[in-house]
Amino acid sequence: MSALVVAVDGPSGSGKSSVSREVARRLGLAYLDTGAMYRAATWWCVHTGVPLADQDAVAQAVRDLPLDQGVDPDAPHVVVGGTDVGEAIRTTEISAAVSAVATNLAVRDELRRRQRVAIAVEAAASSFSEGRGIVAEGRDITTVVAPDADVRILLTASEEARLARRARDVHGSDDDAAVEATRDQVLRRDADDSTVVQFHVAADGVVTVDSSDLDFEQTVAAVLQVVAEVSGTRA
Ligand SMILES: Nc1ncnc2c1ncn2[C@@H]1O[C@H](COP(=O)(O)OP(=O)(O)O)[C@@H](O)[C@H]1O
Ligand SMILES: Nc1ccn([C@H]2C[C@H](O)[C@@H](COP(=O)(O)OP(=O)(O)O)O2)c(=O)n1
Repeated sequence: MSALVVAVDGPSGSGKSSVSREVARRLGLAYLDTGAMYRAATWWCVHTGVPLADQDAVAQAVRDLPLDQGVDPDAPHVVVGGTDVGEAIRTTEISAAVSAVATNLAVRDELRRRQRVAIAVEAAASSFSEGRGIVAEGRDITTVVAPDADVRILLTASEEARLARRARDVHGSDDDAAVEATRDQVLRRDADDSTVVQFHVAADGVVTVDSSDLDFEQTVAAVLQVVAEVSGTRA
């Protein structure tokens, strides 16, 4: 059987990362978190003192980014210049800054190039465990990075559900104060990111899974069902 490439896009808090990782695990596929790449690039610029407003300097720093990212869904490590940044890239500081880097078009060119390489390696069925393919998730995987993926899914959820999930993640609560404190991280960032890439509406051939009224397990099951239906019909 040839390798399977599954592309998943969606807004912040839709469940892309957690659901894609679990789907990869269950199918024995590799897992690529492209958001982690934009976060790692942002961390590197902050860490090395590159001003985020200086587009050319940021682009150059990202072209030289010494990034080592794992694709094992059980241990998806992110290492930059020898430092494990798995936790550092999830801080509020990086979440607040990442759109400035992700909206830099030269940065997108470089990271998309690296993403295509990572996907091609797995699609060639040459490396990860059983070597059967990859689930790659982000904002532009279904449309720009891997428009030819076997399965393309847009994972959505209502604003309310996304804010509550992120509030529980970051503040351990989804009361009003926690939701308010999360608003910038979710809605302002999505608005900024939407200026360079479209991830709110499914492109032609992309299947929408709305997780607003589904729990985590149900969402994983819904995505697995789409994968089975669509990949079952591929040539
Ligand atoms: N369908 C769901 N129902 C409830 N919580 C969910 C669901 N999907 C994901 N989550 C939780 O919501 C949070 C955000 O999910 P995450 O995968 O980080 O989203 P994204 O990558 O789209 O920003 C995580 O704590 C995750 O466990
Ligand atoms: N393919 C991608 C993936 C992420 N990004 C941007 C958009 C986000 O603001 C950051 C971080 O993405 P990430 O998926 O980690 O963000 P969330 O966890 O969904 O809030 O990177 C992008 O522009 N293109």
